[in-house]
Amino acid sequence: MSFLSGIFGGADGKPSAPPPSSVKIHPQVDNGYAPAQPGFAGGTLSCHCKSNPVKVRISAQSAHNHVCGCTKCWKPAGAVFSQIAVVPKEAVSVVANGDKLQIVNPAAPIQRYACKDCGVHMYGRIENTEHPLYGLDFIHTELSNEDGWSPPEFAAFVSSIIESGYPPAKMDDVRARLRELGLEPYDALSPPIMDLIATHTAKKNGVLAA
Ligand SMILES: N[C@@H](CCC(=O)N[C@@H](CSCO)C(=O)NCC(=O)O)C(=O)O
Ligand SMILES: [Zn+2]
Ligand SMILES: [Zn+2]
Repeated sequence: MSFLSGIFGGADGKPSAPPPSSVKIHPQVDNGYAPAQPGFAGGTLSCHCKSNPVKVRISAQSAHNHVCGCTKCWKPAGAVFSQIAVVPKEAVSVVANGDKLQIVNPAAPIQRYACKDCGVHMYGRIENTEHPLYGLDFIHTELSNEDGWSPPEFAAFVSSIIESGYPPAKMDDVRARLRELGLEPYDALSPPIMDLIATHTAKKNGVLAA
């Protein structure tokens, strides 16, 4: 993907890179990121294997793209955050070397299908039909060569990077850098997604307000 930023406008109106920083988040956002391309309708994700890569075709634009600090989502080597988005599960199909996929943790709410050889997570699926996000698969758009995916919109589970060994004393710097990159930091998912989840629970419990 190119790194022309949707949020950093130069004096001449052309996109420019964000100010450099020693705080690294993820290679797809550290130098800015491109806006979504209108009409973009998906692409093909490939794992990192040099031979016989797993390929997954996504036939939809991504939604709710975000960087995630949790310990469960796949991160490229050296990255502090993952970058992850959702698409309808019907838009996901394994098109090559699917025999190399295995579920990382069958007990987790999101069953992440990873390549046995390189460890890259190709998609995460929710099988529990009662789960608030059932029907959505989790994908890493950076695994595609196509430009046009929806850009990251926020940072989720920021405090969780401490669980992976990030120094707690540097969290103010991380949150400041995320804001500088236009990625509002949250310690759960974004407010609209948290509202969606709570609405689902209220409905299930019969207490949803009109
Ligand atoms: N502190 C924990 C948080 C893990 C967590 O709850 N992750 C979320 C978001 S992943 C996509 O943004 C989640 O829904 N997890 C469900 C699952 O992983 O199956 C940690 O860091 O581990
Ligand atoms: Zn692989
Ligand atoms: Zn996560």
